[in-house]
Amino acid sequence: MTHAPKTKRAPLYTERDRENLRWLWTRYLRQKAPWLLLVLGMILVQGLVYQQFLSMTESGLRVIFDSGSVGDLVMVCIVVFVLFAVRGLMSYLVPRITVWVSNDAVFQMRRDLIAHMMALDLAYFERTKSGEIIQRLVTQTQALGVFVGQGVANAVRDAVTVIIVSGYLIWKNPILFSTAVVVLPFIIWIMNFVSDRVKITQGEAETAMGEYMNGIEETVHGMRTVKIASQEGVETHRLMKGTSAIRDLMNRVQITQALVMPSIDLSSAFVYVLVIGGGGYMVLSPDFDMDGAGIITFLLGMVMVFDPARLLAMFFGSLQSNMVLLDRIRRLHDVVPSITDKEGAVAEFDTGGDIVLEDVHFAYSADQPLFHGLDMTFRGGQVSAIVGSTGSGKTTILSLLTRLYDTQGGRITIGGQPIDQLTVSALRGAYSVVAQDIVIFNNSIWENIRYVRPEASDEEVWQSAEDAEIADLIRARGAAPVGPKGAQLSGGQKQRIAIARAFLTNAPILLLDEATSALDQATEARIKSALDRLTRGKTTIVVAHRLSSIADADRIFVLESGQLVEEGRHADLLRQNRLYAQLYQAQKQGYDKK
Ligand SMILES: Nc1ncnc2c1ncn2[C@@H]1O[C@H](COP(=O)(O)OP(=O)(O)OP(=O)(O)O)[C@@H](O)[C@H]1O
Repeated sequence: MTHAPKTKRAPLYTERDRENLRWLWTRYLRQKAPWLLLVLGMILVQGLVYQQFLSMTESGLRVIFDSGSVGDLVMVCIVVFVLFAVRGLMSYLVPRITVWVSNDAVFQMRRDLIAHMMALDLAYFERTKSGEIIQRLVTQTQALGVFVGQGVANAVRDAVTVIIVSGYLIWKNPILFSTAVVVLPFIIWIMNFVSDRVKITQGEAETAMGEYMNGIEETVHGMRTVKIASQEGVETHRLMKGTSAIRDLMNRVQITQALVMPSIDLSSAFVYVLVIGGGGYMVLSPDFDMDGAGIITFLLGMVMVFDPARLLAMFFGSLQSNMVLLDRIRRLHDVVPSITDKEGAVAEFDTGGDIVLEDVHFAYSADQPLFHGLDMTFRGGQVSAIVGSTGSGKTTILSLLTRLYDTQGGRITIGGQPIDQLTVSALRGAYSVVAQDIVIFNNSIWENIRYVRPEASDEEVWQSAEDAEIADLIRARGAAPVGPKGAQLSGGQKQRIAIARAFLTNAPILLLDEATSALDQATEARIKSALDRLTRGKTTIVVAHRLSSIADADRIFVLESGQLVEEGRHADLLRQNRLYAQLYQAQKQGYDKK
């Protein structure tokens, strides 16, 4: 069980909380202000009904005690009934409106978060756990919506009841009422104590929940590895640890919140005793203008105040939890994407021009620089290959070309135009990419291919499938979905879907990152001739480990730890007898032995 350090304190209502509330109001609620005003009006009516009820009760009691007129008594009963019927109607209409307002706010909040998430840099997703993102988009927005729609509306109703009924009681008997106020400092102290604790623990609970969700995602996604490595026990333990941490934290939140009720019950008992004792004395004493009907009504009023006051106190406890949720949601909103269209970015450029890296600097993290002054030129319309040992930076070059990351120094140009002065969509639209990590959706193979160009005709999709040698599989499987993340397909089949997508996109620049690594040699040879057709007249950059597959490239670049160590044609590089020649010989021997 994790305990918050004793010194840690979360200040109540920080500047940030105020800003968050302002943000929530201006973005999602202000447009519904007329409806909220209507709700407020109805809540005021509800409060006034209570006040009128007290007043009518006092009159009714006097009728019984004093005049004894049955007719008057019936009249009082009818008015009381009508009053509560009005309150009942309001109790139906208020949640109808507030639930509609809050569900709409949740919808808009999710819509904004989804749009914002799409604009974020790839780097954000590589450092943020997916569980955290899911939590913000699913549970936190929902909980916040319920809080706004029901919690706040009920709290306003309770506050109005407390104010109106207390006002009435003060007007009736200020001395007696002031006895009730004696307990107020104690209640405020308890609420502060509880809110403070809840805020800290709720923050920890949300983090633990995010980690737990992430753990589930990782385990489910990696079930193949889990089973083969017989790690079910380890994974079970990991998830159980996550869920027991949540249990402990939620226990702490709820145990702390549970302090509220008994404290208020005790305070109310104290107040009732004071009111009965003090009020009774006032009735008995000739010095005060107080009768039996007055004291009974006063007690009734106190009962009517205490229940909403108690709920109001509970509300302040949950307010702190919801401040934490609001802050988490807002923080996702505050992440600023860096890879966006610059002002004046253009969409037109010479897609067939040379692609040039000039003095490029780049590091994924400050302590591990990868490129420091890399210069390369990929000739337009030619096939270039990048080779080098694993981790030398080959894939990173493709990521920089497509602006999945931005360079931290130097520049990259296509046809003389710096890529950061192009619109991101125009730049990315110029590439067909077959990447290492192929994303397959749980849909038919056909739909998976069409994903990259939904407007493509059926003939075009079939042609791409034929070119990538996957048409037979489409015919065999029909419209059957391929399982989550393409779980029902082999590595080679997934790769052929990716290649078919590249055929279908048919963009002017082709980036192939280990595009045929998962294929057997016969299939690779068949696809190679189709790929050759595809690359004709296009600028093609191939990343390959299997050097035999790029031997006929127009230019080969050899990378070593982020540095360009050799470049030239296959035959020239072999003649130079340096790193490339060594790698090639090593691979050749490996194949010859097989
Ligand atoms: N998203 C990332 N965040 C942090 N570091 C990364 C990230 N992607 C790659 N790296 C690191 O950057 C270096 C270059 O990686 P890159 O994927 O470009 O190599 P590669 O030459 O394509 O390797 P391989 O042949 O194994 O695919 C490696 O040291 C890798 O660990």
